[in-house]
Amino acid sequence: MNLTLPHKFLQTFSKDPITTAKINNSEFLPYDKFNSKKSYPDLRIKDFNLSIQGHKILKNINTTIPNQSITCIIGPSGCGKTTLLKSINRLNENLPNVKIQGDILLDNENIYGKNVELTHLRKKLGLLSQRPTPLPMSIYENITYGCKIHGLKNKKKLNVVVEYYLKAVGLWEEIKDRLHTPATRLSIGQQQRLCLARGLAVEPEFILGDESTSALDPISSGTIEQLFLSLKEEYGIILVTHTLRQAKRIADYVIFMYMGEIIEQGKALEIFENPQQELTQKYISGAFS
Ligand SMILES: Nc1ncnc2c1ncn2[C@@H]1O[C@H](COP(=O)(O)OP(=O)(O)OP(=O)(O)O)[C@@H](O)[C@H]1O
Repeated sequence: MNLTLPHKFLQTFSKDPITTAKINNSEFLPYDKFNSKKSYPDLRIKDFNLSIQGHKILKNINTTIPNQSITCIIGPSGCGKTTLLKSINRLNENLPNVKIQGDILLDNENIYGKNVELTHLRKKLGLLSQRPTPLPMSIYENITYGCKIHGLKNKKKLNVVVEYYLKAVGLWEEIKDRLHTPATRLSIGQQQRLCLARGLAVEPEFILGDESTSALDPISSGTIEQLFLSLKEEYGIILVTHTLRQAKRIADYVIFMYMGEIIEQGKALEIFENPQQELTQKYISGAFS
């Protein structure tokens, strides 16, 4: 049975005839959703505040982050970039004396809603940390771990998923002969690409990157940047970055933060070339960092 591939992503990465044939064959389809139209929900943050021990860390954050684009969160050290990113993945709520107010909406559902299951939420919002965090298991198991949690058990389908996403991050040719060796034996750059593949394998809506290239050598960092540029066809990408040059290279949208507040946000070209706020102008011109 021939199926029309709904995702540009699939079309982009399924150039290999064997993979394409496998994916076009329903027996091998990793997920039912490969056979349905993918939606691209925006992420909306409304009146969001976070304080720790009475200390206001995020103040009245309001923004809409579009899907199918790269949004970079920039600002000086300590301004709340990482706290905001972690809030999107509900990673702050168990900190001692934390108080959170406001809504973060994905698919019109408040991710802080009472009935939201964290496993389900984190499937939609994949986090790529600063340093690669491979699980202490094989390369193959790193990719299949999340899929199994989300109910994919069929070995043939898992094989397709592993090959497919390792190809998507450009790792397949490098490591296809050692899929069952420990992931920790990969180079740091390879580990980061593996972690990206692991996140993609559960088909998130957004990829959240916290300085995801800062621990990498320039070549690996460039590879990850290129991947983000390809992946934005199919995912929303939100990146915290210290590197203005990186934001200029890849951002479609920019959020500039200072002392827990959003000072200015908008299209990257406009923010970089014609910032409206004095603080933004100073930060972008390098007057402070
Ligand atoms: N667990 C915590 N307990 C207390 N204060 C915290 C905690 N986590 C973050 N903060 C404080 O919140 C503020 C924002 O920190 P955050 O890490 O979000 O900033 P950032 O902009 O990502 O900084 P950097 O660029 O240096 O990584 C800082 O003043 C930090 O000290």
